Amino acid sequence: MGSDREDAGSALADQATGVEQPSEEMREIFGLGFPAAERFAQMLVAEGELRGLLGPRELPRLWSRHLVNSAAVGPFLPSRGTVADVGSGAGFPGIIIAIIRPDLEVSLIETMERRVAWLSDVVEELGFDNVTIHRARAEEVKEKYDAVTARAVANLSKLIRLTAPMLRPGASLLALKGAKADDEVRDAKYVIKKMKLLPAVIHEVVTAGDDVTKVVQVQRPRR
Ligand SMILES: C[S@@+](CC[C@H](N)C(=O)[O-])C[C@H]1O[C@@H](n2cnc3c(N)ncnc32)[C@H](O)[C@@H]1O
Repeated sequence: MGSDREDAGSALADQATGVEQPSEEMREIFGLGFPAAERFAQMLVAEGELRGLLGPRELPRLWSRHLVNSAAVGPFLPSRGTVADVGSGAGFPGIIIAIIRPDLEVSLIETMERRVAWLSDVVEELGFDNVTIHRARAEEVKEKYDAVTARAVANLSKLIRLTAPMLRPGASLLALKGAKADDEVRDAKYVIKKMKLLPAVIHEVVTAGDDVTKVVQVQRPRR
């Protein structure tokens, strides 16, 4: 991949391996959690492709597109309590939340056995004591949480149907979305109303450099 910048704000890719290296700004985003984030990135580089978690095209943008993008939910997480990440896959954003907010209890909800095995390996390697992994479909989960997160699992309407039963009063669904966020919010108006949730709010978060990530927040009223 050489040393080209993939996009504004991404760090330089390593000349020999083509793997994106974190910039100073990215290190600061993770703060004290940076060594854990770096170890997670190393695991993904070593095994991600082999275990069917990431395509080779993702390595030159591993930090900007995946680790830093996932950290964009940070400002909207509850001040304490429990968070469920639905469809964690390779660990986004659930593992990143566990790294940046070790004070929260994080549940990773993933249906695919092979991905559950990967998540278990990550949790063991990083020594988390605040993470529980559930091999389940979101629709089977009976528990309620203070927040539910998801990235690249389903369109917003479907995601709301899947996760609304998991939201305590006052809790929010935080969905990491790309350029289609506005369209998805418009399409989800009916389901939001039907499920008696508050209107969606789109937060535009500047992550690293000029990269902007959209976090869609859909909250259950407090009472
Ligand atoms: C495209 S991957 C995205 C993974 C990760 N969130 C990310 O952004 O890299 C979607 C993941 O959601 C899981 N998934 C899909 N539907 C699900 C459901 N109803 N309940 C739990 N997991 C689900 C899939 O097994 C897969 O691992």
